[in-house]
Amino acid sequence: MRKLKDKIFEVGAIDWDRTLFDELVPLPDGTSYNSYLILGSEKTALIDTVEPYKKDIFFRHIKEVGIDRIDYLISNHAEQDHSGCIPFVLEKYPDCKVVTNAKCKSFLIEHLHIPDEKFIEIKEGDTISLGDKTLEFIMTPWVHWPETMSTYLQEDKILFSCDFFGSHRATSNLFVKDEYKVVEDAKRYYAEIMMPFRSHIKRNIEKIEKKEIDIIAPSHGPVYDKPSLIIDAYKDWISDRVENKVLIPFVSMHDSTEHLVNELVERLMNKGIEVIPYNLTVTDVGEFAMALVDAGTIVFGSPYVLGGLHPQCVYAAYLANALRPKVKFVSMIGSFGWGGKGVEQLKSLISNLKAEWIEPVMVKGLAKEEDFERLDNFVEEIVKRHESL
Ligand SMILES: Cc1cc2nc3c(=O)[nH]c(=O)nc-3n(C[C@H](O)[C@H](O)[C@H](O)COP(=O)(O)O)c2cc1C
Repeated sequence: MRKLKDKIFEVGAIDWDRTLFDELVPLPDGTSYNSYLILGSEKTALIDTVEPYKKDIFFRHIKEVGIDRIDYLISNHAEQDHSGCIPFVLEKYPDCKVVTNAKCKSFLIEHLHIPDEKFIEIKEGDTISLGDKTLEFIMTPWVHWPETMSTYLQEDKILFSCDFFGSHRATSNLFVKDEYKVVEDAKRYYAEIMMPFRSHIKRNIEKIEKKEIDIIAPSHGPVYDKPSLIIDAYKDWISDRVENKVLIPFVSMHDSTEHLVNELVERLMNKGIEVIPYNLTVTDVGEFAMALVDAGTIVFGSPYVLGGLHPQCVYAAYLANALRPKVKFVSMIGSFGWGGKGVEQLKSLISNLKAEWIEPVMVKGLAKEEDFERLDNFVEEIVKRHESL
């Protein structure tokens, strides 16, 4: 159990060993499921819970606080890493009520089979009194799901923001210690699950900024005692600004595409453009997602395989399309033996991206002198377009 402030405790669980989230994103540094217990003069409230497989340590932490009742369980978000232990809390504390909005309530009924009579339904701006402490509910949809909300503890000026502003890291430090590291973690987290919802995030930030906030306590990763650190970082990520940076997610079976990629990397570097190649057979997709947050250009690299793109490139294109980064330019380079429809396939895979298309450089077999001339022109085109950034 970790003390956040007088009468406010973090009772969740640190997951030191978890290596994958959503069966999709690698967790190089583990994660935590934060749950907060607030002791008011009259009532006690718990904000969110933990992954069900962490229930023993969660209940141990609650016991360490030394309470004999929980009156309200605030559910900010129905996803199981936060809601999964609600049924166990209700079993242990039968008088406890689950406090949440109508949409989250319906999700919890569907996902966890929590009975209707266990809920107190609230809406935007409603409050619940714990005696000397007051909880106010702020709807913050799409950070992460449509039902997600934040809870503001008025007297202590703490925003319990759930996934909003969260980061994946297992650490015993309750508060941010290494600012650079936490912002990097949070950027990766934003990229993986929030990036497609930039306009919603903008509205949510405007909403929470109307409150005076001393502390932001998210449901994953460290607590911010300097809220501007993460709010300013989010404002930059959701802005239209992109960097003079080119990402090259690529795959190559017999090195012909890789040779072209290496030549492209050298040429872009010589022009002073930041460039990051991602060999898709070994790439951590979280790293790629994070770089998408502010990249100016993506150049996909793929050979033709069975008439189209290599499946690893299909995956990268699908992912980039789903994450909807604010990238401004997109293209492709690669090698082929006789012909195929890889370029057309790529175009159809990235239809969500509002990016200008740059004419690709596809070469037959291993690149020759005239192919490198085309590559030079390709680089000039990128340089020219990046001047407008
Ligand atoms: C399994 C397999 C399927 C292929 N299918 C095609 C194809 O449909 N069209 C084509 O033009 N080349 C095809 N090729 C040839 C490769 O695209 C060509 O050898 C290319 O130069 C490989 O580039 P890389 O060295 O970057 O992997 C295929 C090669 C392999 C191994």
